[in-house]
Amino acid sequence: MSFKVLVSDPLAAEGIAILKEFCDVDEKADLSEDELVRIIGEYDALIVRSGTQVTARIIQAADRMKYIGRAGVGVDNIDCEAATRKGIIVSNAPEGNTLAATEHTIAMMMAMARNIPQANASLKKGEWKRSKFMGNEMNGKVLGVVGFGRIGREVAKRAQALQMTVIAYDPFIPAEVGAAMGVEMMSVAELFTKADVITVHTPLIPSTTHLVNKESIATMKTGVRLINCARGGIIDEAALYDAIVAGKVAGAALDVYEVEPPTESPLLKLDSVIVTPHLGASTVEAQKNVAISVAYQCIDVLKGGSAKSAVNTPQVSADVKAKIDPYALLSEKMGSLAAQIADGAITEVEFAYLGEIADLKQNLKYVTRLGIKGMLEQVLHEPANIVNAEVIAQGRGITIFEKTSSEAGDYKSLVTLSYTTEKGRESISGIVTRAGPRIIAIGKYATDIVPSGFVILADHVNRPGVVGPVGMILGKHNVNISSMQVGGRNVGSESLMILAVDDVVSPEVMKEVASSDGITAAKFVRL
Ligand SMILES: NC(=O)c1ccc[n+]([C@@H]2O[C@H](COP(=O)([O-])OP(=O)(O)OC[C@H]3O[C@@H](n4cnc5c(N)ncnc54)[C@H](O)[C@@H]3O)[C@@H](O)[C@H]2O)c1
Ligand SMILES: O=C(O)[C@H](O)COP(=O)(O)O
Repeated sequence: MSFKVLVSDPLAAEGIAILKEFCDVDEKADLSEDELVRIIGEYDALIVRSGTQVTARIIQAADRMKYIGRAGVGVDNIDCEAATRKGIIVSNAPEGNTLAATEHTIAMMMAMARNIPQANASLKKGEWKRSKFMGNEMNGKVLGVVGFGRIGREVAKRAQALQMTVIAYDPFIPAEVGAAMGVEMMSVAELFTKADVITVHTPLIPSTTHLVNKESIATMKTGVRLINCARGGIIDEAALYDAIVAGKVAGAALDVYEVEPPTESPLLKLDSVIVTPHLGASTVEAQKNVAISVAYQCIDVLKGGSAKSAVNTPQVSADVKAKIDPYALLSEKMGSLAAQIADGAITEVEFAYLGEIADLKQNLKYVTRLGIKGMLEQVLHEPANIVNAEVIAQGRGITIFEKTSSEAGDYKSLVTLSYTTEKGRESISGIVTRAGPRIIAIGKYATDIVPSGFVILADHVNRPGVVGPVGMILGKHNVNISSMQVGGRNVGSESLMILAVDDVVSPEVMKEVASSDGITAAKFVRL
């Protein structure tokens, strides 16, 4: 069966061509939410730009969907939480349109400074009003950049080439990054008081919504100019309108709006406001870049892989992928084992990464997520995957902890998964050897289990005559034992028998094993 992809906003032909080599592609723009809800169930992937609102309703109906691709940066038109709950990977193309948006910002700044749109319209009307369109030079002016990410930094470089002094605010970027570029980083309050022109380049998130508002505009220089080529809503449009009418703000250059299209906005009626219809990313080059990027990511996901710019799965840096993959497998198997041997519902899980593995830091989130996935797969009907495992676990009241330490005792690296049920806390430990992952401890017992295939774990009293009858029972039922370990220290002590078997063992046979003399509990697990 071939995969079906819906492209619901205009996507560059280069991206469509790549998709068509691997899937059936339908290009259908301007669909309503109802239309999308009706047809979305047929598709394995959806590719959008900012035009399609991918709502929870649409996602809910997307039963085959594995991937939603955003051919651009902002994923605010996609209900990522709903996609995550449904296990759908969402990714974007974060770098493809950086320069397009940067150049648009500089173009808007210069156009605003020299009244180019207004002068253009006037001359085309047959007027010749040279004195009406007196402008300002940007040379020597102070540009305040709010949000010093990809676009903010590129804007800064170009403004410096125009001989502007650039200052910036970004709470997540160290001051040294700015200093290395000759940009002074400061608080947003200070930036607002110092800048002649302010340009915003943040995502629209709670901390940036109406970051530029009535109160902050009041602290700015009279005659300040504002630019928004990022997201509508970072600047409070009502406050901007009032401040322009009051003469506090000299002008604004807007590419994005609180409501798009902004046909009802009074800002469109003001001469000193210049506008474009969300064109920041609209260059041939940028559209080609983002289309190619999401097309390849889409194919990677449909082939069962991951998306390199996924926004709702933990990211693993390319340089550690080969190292981390065996630990991810180990974690998945340990999670699966924990769910199969736990007595009662698991309420808490802790993943402890000890020794060298602890150095992999944020990459470990991926290992943890797979551990949770392994655990949930044993108890859920709905599919758990790398995307939704954590939210499903949280929804089931499972608290997840991660711990790292450089100390791993006799091992270079050791992973311990501890889980809590109403009966108490138990743990499973594993390592990665040259031959692959091994489970080296279950609770108090030392083990050496290759985590794959079928295993019987039988708690028993370590005394003569216990192991043999278990072998007899399995033999009687045609179950072949491929390997066996018994972990117990002294005669008469509690011990764990680990039997790797070639086939699934039925519950009836397991009951027989469990009631065999000396066996106190027995579980069949699939790893
Ligand atoms: N107009 C367009 O067509 C167009 C095109 C591309 C991107 N964009 C938008 O431009 C914006 C920037 O894109 P980017 O690629 O540079 O993103 P980015 O993630 O590289 O940069 C965003 C920066 O904002 C910073 N930030 C987050 N919260 C902040 C806060 N409260 N105060 C100050 N800074 C904060 C982050 O630390 C980050 O450095 C996004 O909103 C994106 O959607 C618009
Ligand atoms: O976030 C983005 O990438 C921009 O807003 C561009 O949006 P577009 O792809 O719809 O032009």
